[in-house]
Parts: sequence; structure tokens; C-alpha cells
Amino acid sequence: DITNSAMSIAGMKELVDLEGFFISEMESYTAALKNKIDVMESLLHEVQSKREISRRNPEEFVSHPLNAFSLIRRLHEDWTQAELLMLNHVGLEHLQAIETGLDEAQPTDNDLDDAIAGIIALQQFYNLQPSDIANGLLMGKQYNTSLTTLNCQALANACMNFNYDKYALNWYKAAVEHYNHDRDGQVYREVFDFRLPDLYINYTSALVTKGFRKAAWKVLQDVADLDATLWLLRKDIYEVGKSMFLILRLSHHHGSMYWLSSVSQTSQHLSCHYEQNTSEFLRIAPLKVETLSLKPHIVLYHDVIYDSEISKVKNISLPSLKSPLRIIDAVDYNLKLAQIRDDHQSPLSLRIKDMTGEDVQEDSDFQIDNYGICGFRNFHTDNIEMQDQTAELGDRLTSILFFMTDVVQGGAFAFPNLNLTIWPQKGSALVWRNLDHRMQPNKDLLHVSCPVVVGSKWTLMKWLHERPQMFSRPCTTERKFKSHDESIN
Ligand SMILES: O=C(O)CCC(=O)C(=O)O
Ligand SMILES: [Fe+2]
Repeated sequence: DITNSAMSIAGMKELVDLEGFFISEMESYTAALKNKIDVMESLLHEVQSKREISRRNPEEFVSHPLNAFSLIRRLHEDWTQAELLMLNHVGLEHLQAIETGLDEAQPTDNDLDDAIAGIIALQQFYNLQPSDIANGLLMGKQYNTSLTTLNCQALANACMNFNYDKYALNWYKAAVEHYNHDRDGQVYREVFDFRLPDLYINYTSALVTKGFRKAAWKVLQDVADLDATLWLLRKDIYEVGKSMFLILRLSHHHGSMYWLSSVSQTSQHLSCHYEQNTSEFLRIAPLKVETLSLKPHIVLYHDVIYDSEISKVKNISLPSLKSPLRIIDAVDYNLKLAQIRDDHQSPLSLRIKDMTGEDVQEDSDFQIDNYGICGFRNFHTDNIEMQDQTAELGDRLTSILFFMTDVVQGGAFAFPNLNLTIWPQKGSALVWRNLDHRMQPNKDLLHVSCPVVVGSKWTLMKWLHERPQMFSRPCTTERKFKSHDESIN
């Protein structure tokens, strides 16, 4: 079973399997029901064919002894059998299988809220229109997928709950637009318990709340004949206005959209650029390294972690990926992480030693991240608060960020103060130092992992701490620091 499923794309593969399981169980259940119906239909056919004569003249019918006898026998015996046949609940094992699957692995209210919050964050960060998102158009890129009325309605209701009235309006509008595309009236009504009037009630109530009374009235004008409630609603909007109308607002389900508030606070300042960085490309054998910034020194290595290493890291960490606590003002949103240990003699650790010129012996932990729906990491530096540092390790001196996947869209890594954006490229690694030569934190190294739009973003993070570098990186004078940095180049 998986928890917090919206927080890791890689973990969500299990949900695809779960739905596949439900589908096949429902197919088997349907086949069992069909079989039962087939048997009943042949029985019906049999008795109906004899019925015509008896129905026309019952008395004449039973005046024949063979008819009279067989009627009595049929009623006494065959119809008992028929009732047993009808009573027989077929396919119960498939129902049971689905019930167990739901009990054990169904996404929770929190999961749905995380998924909703992801879509809303996507909309907010990248300033997208609900109708575009609903049509599968994400930042100018058309995908072959879209949202149904039910999806749009769920997003709209959630926005309403969260007092994102303006967003709610556009999602309701998208819901209404999509109703004409994807409705199968009976399935919507009888299976999904969808009521078109409720959608219009919510939509127009949102419009009225935002002061668009006339627009609400207009919307209802076309649909008021669908339902008496809508007709009354239109009348109310016209005659009475806002006050009594609000009473009609349906109560929505309340979840813990714990992080949308932080999203809205930060999105204005977010700096995620779309142009590719085009600084010069240096080839230094055996590692390809690109200098992105001289002061502070930031470099990008290419092809520095191998596919085989990447698969191994992913396989080891997938079962241990955990989501961070749901707290307001968290840095991590919709992502899961795991810590793994590596031998300091492993080829990867030795390569890190080559890349940084630093001692890797005492820092054997790696952090693996897999991002979820619109997962991102908000502004932060990698420095550790003084009170949280250990005496043996001290602060995080060097950050080495390996990109283990390309990301189809979004998910850039940016240093906003340096106006520097790095796009995840499978096999590359970004290296920077969080402390200057006086071992003071440098605020310019504030960074952010922008929301992933499409793709499963995997990164591997390695921190080399300050204290173990006592000898590899003496920090007493600026001269020594410089000579060290030159050795990276
Ligand atoms: O995964 C990323 O893109 C960034 C990770 C990061 O900044 C961190 O873990 O501190
Ligand atoms: Fe970081």
C-alpha cells in the first residue's frame, strides 16, 4: 500500500496497477452477471412460448389433462428453481476483491487534496488558465489529455473552500464547457451521482459572491428549465439579490489543503526562466564541466553519473521514499525523499571526490528526491542553522546535485539572486559552495526547484560538510581558497 500518493510520480505507478485490477475484477463481475441474465432469458423464452395459448383461454387450456398436469408441476417445481436462480448473487468474489482493494489502497482525502493543490499550484505558478489546463494545453504545449467535468468541478469546489473565488469561477466555467463534450448523462447521474443543477448552483453562487450578479443570471437563463431549483435561483438573483442566495451554497467537503497558502505567498517572487543558459562549454578530461558562475563559483558537470548508477539508486530508494511532514511554511511541496548510505570507496563517491577535491569519507549519506504532482522545493539555502549543526560535521559546505532524469516540462533549478536557471538533464550534476572563504553563508546561493509540470523528476543530493574538509580545504586565507577553486576548473 502507498501513502501520500500525489507526492511522488514514481510511487503512483501502483495506482495505475490498482485501477487495472479494479477494471479486470469489474469485467469478471459483469461477465458473471451477464451469464446469470443469459440463463434467465432462456428460461423466460421457454415459458413465454407456452404462455400465449393459456393466456387466450385459460379454462380451455387447463381442460386438457396434460396441460393441467404440467402447469401444476411447473409451478410447484420449476418456479422454485427460477426463484433460486434469481436469488443467487453471482460474482461476489469480485465485489469482495474490489472492496479489499479500496480498503487497502484507495487514495485518501489528503491524497486528493494534495493532487488538487498540485494542479492549483501549477495554475498559480505558471499563470495558466483553467480552460487551457482542462484542454491539456500547458504553457503553450498541447498534450493528448484533458480534464472531465467532474475533475473541473472538484477543482472548482476546492478553490471555493479555500476562498480562491476567482479561480473557482474559471474552473466552474471549464466544468460547464466540458459537460457538453464528455457527458454520458446516465453514467454521470447514476454512477457518479453528478447533478448538473448542483454544478450550476455552485457556479452561479461563486459569480454572485464575486459581484457578478448579471453574469450569474445570464448563465441561469439558458439552463433554468433543467430544474426547479435553478429556476428559483434565477428568480432570486433577479429579484432579491445576493443575500438570500448565499444560503443556497452547498457545503463542500473540507480537506487539509495545508500548503496552498504558502504557495500563494511565494509565487509572486518566484523566478523560473524558460530560456536555456548558453554559457561556454568547457571540456576537461575526463569530466565535462561547464562554469555557470565565477563568483560565487557554480559548475555543471555533464554525464557524471551513469545510467546503471541511476537505476540502482532509484531501485534502492523507491520503497523507502517518504513525504515530509505536512506543515505550513514547509520548503518541500509534493515530493518524497529517502536517505541512502553509500560506501565512500564507491565509484560515485570517488567521482565526487574528483569533482570537488574534497574528502568524502565522513559524509556517506545521499538524499534522493522524487517529485509528485507539481512538486517543488521553495526558496532556501542549504546551510544548517547553527543550533542544528553537529560538532563533527558543522555546516554544509558543498552541494552536489545530480539530475537523474530529464524533465519533460518545468522542474527547473534556479538561483534567483544570480539570475541563473539550470534545466534538469539526466546524468548532469550541479556543484556549488554554500560558505564563502570565511565560512560564512552566502545569500546569493538561495535556490529553488520550480514546480514540475510534466515528468518524473528524480534528483540525488550529496552534501559535503565543513568540518571533515579541514585538511582538503584549509580556509584560513583567501589565497588558498582561490587556488582550490582553480583546481575544480
Ligand atoms: O532536487 C532539487 O532540484 C533541489 C534539491 C535541493 O535544493 C535540496 O535538497 O536542498
Ligand atoms: Fe537545496
